[in-house]
Amino acid sequence: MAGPSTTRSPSRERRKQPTSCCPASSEGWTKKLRTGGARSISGGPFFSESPVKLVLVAACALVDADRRVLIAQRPEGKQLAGLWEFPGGKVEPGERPEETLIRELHEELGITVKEACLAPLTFASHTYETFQLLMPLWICKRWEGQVIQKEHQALKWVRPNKLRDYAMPPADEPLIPPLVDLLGG
Ligand SMILES: Nc1nc2c([nH]c(=O)n2[C@@H]2O[C@H](COP(=O)(O)OP(=O)(O)OP(=O)(O)O)[C@@H](O)[C@H]2O)c(=O)[nH]1
Repeated sequence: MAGPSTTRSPSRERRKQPTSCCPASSEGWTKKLRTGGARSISGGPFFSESPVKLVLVAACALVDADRRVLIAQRPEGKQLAGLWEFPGGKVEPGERPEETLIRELHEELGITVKEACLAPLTFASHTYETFQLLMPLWICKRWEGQVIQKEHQALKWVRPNKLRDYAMPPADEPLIPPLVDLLGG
């Protein structure tokens, strides 16, 4: 009878390989998932050791006829106040992210957006002190109504290659190159 094999199965070997070509910023997240580390989505169980809250935020780059992108300055009294962000907000229980975005764009800017006019572009995944942010970013070039400032301190239309002139939350930095690629400088 053959004894227990001392050679590892190929699939086990494969699991042990470090993921190559991972950008540094995603390595911590990948490693936690590989080692069964900690995550909880909206309070629900996922991998259960020392849960880190995962916050899902839907955000949008509205693009005007001059290929400028709308950024909005976070209100006083809120976390990261004064920084410039893409309009959007947290996905509420029972909402699809696209529904969140349509609701937030109406609440924050007074515009009406059809879901068919939202095109997914990229996403941000960033570890803040108290939560992990996961933020898909959509592009929108068509909407109804005039953009008005309802909840933010200020609004600005900015060329994508000028976005770095504005202080944005750290999560937003990786969103800039895809916007420059898509819209030009
Ligand atoms: N909308 C938006 N939120 C962003 C961006 N970047 C980024 O880190 N965030 C973070 O994602 C969260 C957005 O949720 P929110 O707009 O509903 O948050 P808030 O602070 O107004 O919370 P509240 O509505 O519970 O008072 C915040 O923690 C915010 O700092 C961004 O570009 N747009």
